[in-house]
Amino acid sequence: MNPGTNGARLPSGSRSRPVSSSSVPQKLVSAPVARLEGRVRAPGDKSISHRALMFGAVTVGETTIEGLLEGEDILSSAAALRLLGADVVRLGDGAWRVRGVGVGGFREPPDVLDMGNSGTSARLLSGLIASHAFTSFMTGDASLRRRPMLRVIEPLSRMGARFVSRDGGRLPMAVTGAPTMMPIEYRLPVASAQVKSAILLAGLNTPGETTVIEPEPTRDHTERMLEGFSAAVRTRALDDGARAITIVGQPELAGNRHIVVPGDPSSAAFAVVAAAVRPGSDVTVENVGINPTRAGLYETLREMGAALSFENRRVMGGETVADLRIRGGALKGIDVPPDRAPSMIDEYPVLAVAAAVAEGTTRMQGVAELRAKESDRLASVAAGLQANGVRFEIGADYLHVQGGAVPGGGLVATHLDHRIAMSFLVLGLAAQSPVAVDDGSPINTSFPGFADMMNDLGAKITNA
Ligand SMILES: O=C(O)C1=C[C@@H](OP(=O)(O)O)[C@@H](O)[C@H](O)C1
Ligand SMILES: C=C(OP(=O)(O)O)C(=O)O
Repeated sequence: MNPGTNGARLPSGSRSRPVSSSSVPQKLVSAPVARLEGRVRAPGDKSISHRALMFGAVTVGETTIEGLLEGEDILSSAAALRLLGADVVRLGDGAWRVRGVGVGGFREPPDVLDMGNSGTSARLLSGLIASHAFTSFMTGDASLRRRPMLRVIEPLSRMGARFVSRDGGRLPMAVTGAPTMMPIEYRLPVASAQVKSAILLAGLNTPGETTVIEPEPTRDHTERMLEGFSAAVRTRALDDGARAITIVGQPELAGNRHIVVPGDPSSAAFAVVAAAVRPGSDVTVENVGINPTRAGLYETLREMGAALSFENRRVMGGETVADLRIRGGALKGIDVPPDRAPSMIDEYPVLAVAAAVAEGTTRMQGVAELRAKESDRLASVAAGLQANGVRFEIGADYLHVQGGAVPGGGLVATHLDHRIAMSFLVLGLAAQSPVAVDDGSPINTSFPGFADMMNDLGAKITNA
């Protein structure tokens, strides 16, 4: 059986998808290889794909999308938007069409909104439905049901929506929207593009101006794409270095847009790190988004000594993309500045793999937010390093990894976390003995075809 395609489910027509918790665990193993070589294309950007579907759904008219990521997280958003009344149709490979209902036009969903494994779906959709005067019920898989929702419940409640959740603000929860929302000015207590986006999306259907202040810049795809739909969004720098993003509530978004989704830098990261840690490798990942709010890993790898170049830079649908060429060689450990975290928040697990192979110690600081992802990523990474003979030191908000020769040979628990699965499969190709992961099925949430792509480059990832 081919591990890259097994388990990837594509939607047909308007059927809603089965819950992802029914996925069958799939043990995978990655064997050491000498070098990687070739040109590949990263799958569509997950953040941009969610937004393309959601913003298309609140537009009057037709949005067409090219290069949409067809991972399970995006299918969760698509299924929820259908339940809310949007017409979301897959036309072909990565080509989708959304006929929207207009701002404020959702209907009461006839079933529970199952967000599967996807925090982005849960939080952004909470913002979108908060301004609709009906009650929705939202849940997710065992991983998502552990993740914090108070961070959106709190600001959206201030705007007028009501929530009933499990203890500590966990899913499942019921959301009752307010027919007329109140605009707020809200300073983000954690650097989170999901929270920022939830508030801005609620603000879209709120009279007046809603402002989010972010102390550190987070990914700005929401702002860019809303502007592409002619929404009135302003960003200004504040004296203390923070930035304020203001949206003006409005009755309609301009329709009939065509969105081209660039490749996902967070997915490209796996091939890039894999090549970086195998001397003699020469890999190009084409068509990768290099928006500066996403590119922190690439800056970090360069500081570690990686031979990485951005070729053929161009602008695609408001986002800069490039072909990333990486040649393998020696890496050295560095201190990763904490203020870089938002621009590489999903890349720390695979950075830890590069750090395990590099010479010296890599210190990742100010990364407590990793504990709120699909798994507690600091703990999951630490356990995976431990199982494979890599030395490290862990604290509440830091991880220091001691690099060198990696014994490997371990079995890593992925805890329903796609990035833990993919990162440790990358470690296997640079270790002395194969590395196994107990369950690779979550990879389908963000990167169906991961194993095929890696194997095309020379990796040896197989079913165990
Ligand atoms: O807005 C987005 O699309 C995302 C924001 C980040 O989450 P946070 O906002 O919780 O940091 C990131 O980890 C996630 O993969 C996608
Ligand atoms: C954290 C992630 O996604 P989400 O929050 O959407 O589940 C991720 O993809 O690493």
